[in-house]
Amino acid sequence: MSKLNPAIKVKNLSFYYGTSKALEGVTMDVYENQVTAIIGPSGCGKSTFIKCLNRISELEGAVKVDGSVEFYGQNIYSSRVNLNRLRRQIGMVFQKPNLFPMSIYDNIVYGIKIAGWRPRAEQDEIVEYALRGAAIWNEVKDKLQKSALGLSGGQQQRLCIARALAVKPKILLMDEPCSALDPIATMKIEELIHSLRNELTIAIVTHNMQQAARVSDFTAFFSTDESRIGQMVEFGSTNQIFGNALDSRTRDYTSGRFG
Ligand SMILES: Nc1ncnc2c1ncn2[C@@H]1O[C@H](COP(=O)(O)OP(=O)(O)OP(=O)(O)O)[C@@H](O)[C@H]1O
Repeated sequence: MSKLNPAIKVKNLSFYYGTSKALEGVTMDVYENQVTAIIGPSGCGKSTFIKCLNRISELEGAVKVDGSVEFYGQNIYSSRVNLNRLRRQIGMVFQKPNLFPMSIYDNIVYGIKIAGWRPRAEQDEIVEYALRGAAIWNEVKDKLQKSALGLSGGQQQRLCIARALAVKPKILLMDEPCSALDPIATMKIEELIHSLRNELTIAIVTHNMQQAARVSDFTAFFSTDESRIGQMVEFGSTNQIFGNALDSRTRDYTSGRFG
């Protein structure tokens, strides 16, 4: 295996919603061009954690973060960080497709327009690049001006991925991207995750352990302690976490005895 390069280094990260602590002392790396799955029982802070990786968590209101998150060596919590730029470089796809009530084409160009004006020909190129990257080009190329909301749930989710890809992120965060999809649409997204890994780095929250085992290279198991505060229990290669976990809590969870 070639040397692993951390795209993100999380150090001793704690997170509070108001005065309520949701995460305690998380330290782990997210490796470049690898898929990292975040698994664990409901309420252990998986979504909170990945939302900390591009500071989307701050949109939740009065929150507080301790510790640091380095993105290629730069602490994203430094006051000098440009949040728009950060969120372009670290894109996100949510549980439910969140498209705008606009055409397929306009949904894709929305993000690139915010980043600056581009000539129409260049926009067309980016739209095709993004839709091909999200493996949906063939299905929509003849109806780019039709409403995005007329697509199936699985197509809408791939369009959300295309919209994220249009601004050429280095990292894609995915928060349970398949939880609203049927098995066939889920399989397509999983194939897409597999192929996207060549171009970018992915961190995915999933409730589905088979999915984590199928799509990821590394897995982090999160749980809560007796005071219900989320923590990272174990991080390792997906093979090790599912086949030879060191912590009994990880073994109990991955074998279905808990959670
Ligand atoms: N906006 C919020 N305000 C206050 N508390 C929140 C907020 N969002 C999440 N929490 C709390 O933070 C803790 C972690 O929630 P989070 O959604 O990150 O967990 P999760 O592991 O992703 O859960 P699930 O698997 O059910 O989606 C929970 O106790 C939750 O109630």
